[in-house]
Amino acid sequence: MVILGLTGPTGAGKGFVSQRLAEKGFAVVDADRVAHDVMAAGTPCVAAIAQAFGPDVLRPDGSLNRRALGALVFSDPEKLRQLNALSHPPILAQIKAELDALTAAGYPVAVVDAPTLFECGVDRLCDRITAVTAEKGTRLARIMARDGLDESRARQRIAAQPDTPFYTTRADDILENNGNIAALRAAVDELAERLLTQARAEERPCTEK
Ligand SMILES: CC(C)(COP(=O)(O)OP(=O)(O)OC[C@H]1O[C@@H](n2cnc3c(N)ncnc32)[C@H](O)[C@@H]1O)[C@@H](O)C(=O)NCCC(=O)NCCS
Ligand SMILES: Nc1ncnc2c1ncn2[C@@H]1O[C@H](COP(=O)(O)OP(=O)(O)OP(=O)(O)O)[C@@H](O)[C@H]1O
Repeated sequence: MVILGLTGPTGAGKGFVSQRLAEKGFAVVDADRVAHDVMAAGTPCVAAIAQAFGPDVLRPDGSLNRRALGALVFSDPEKLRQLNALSHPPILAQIKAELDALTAAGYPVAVVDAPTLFECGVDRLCDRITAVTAEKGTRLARIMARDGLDESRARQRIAAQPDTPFYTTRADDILENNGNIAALRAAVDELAERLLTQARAEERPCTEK
C-alpha cells in the first residue's frame, strides 16, 4: 500500500485535499480525529494531561476542555512541547495500527492528514509527503472564519507552528492553495492520478527485466 502523508500549516487546506482524495476512493486517516480518540475522557493520555496542566483543562464530565488547553499551549512553546510529549506517542501508535489494518484490507493507497506529521514521527511511515501551503494572510482569514477565532487567537495558533519552509523542504510535492477551490480540486485530482500510477507500479509482479 502506498502511504501519502499530507501536512502543512493551519488553514492551508489539508482538510479539503483529504476530503477530495476520499471522494476518489482513497482511505484517509485523519490525525486530528485520532488525536480526539486517544485523548477521550477516561484515557490514560487525558489523565496524564490533567496531571501536567491541572484540573481546569477538564470539563466536569472528565472530557478535555480543548479551548482551555489550546489557549494554554498555543501561547507557550514549552507547554506545547509538554502536550506533544504526552499526546504524540499514543497518536503515532494509533495511526500505525489503522494503517496496518488498511494494508491488511487491501487498500492500494492510504492518506494520512496530519498537521504535526513530522513532530509525531508519522512521516517515517509514509512513502510520499505532500505539503499544502497558502499565504499567511489567507490562512489567517480562513481559520478565523472556520473556527470562529478572533484575530489575536488565530495569529497565536499560526505562530505556534513552524514556518512554511519547514513543511515544503521536507515534502516530495507541494500544493499551493492560494487560488479558488476549483484550482485546488484540479491539482488534487492530478495528485490522485500520480498516486494511483505509483500504487499500480508497486503491485506489478517483477517479471519485467
Ligand atoms: C491543543 C488542542 C487540545 C486544541 O484543540 P482544538 O480542538 O481547539 O483545536 P484542533 O485540535 O482542531 O487544532 C486546530 C489546529 O491547530 C493546529 N495544531 C494542533 N495541534 C498542534 C500541535 N501540537 N502543534 C502545532 N499545531 C497544532 C493544527 O493545525 C490543527 O488543525 C489540540 O490541538 C491538541 O490536542 N493538540 C495536540 C495533539 C496534536 O498534535 N494534534 C494534531 C494531530 S496529530
Ligand atoms: N482555495 C480555497 N478557497 C476558499 N476557501 C478555502 C480554500 N481552501 C480551503 N478553504 C477553506 O479554508 C478553511 C481551512 O481549510 P482546511 O480546513 O482544509 O485547512 P487545514 O489545512 O486542514 O487546517 P487545520 O490544520 O487548521 O485543520 C476551510 O473552511 C476550507 O473550506
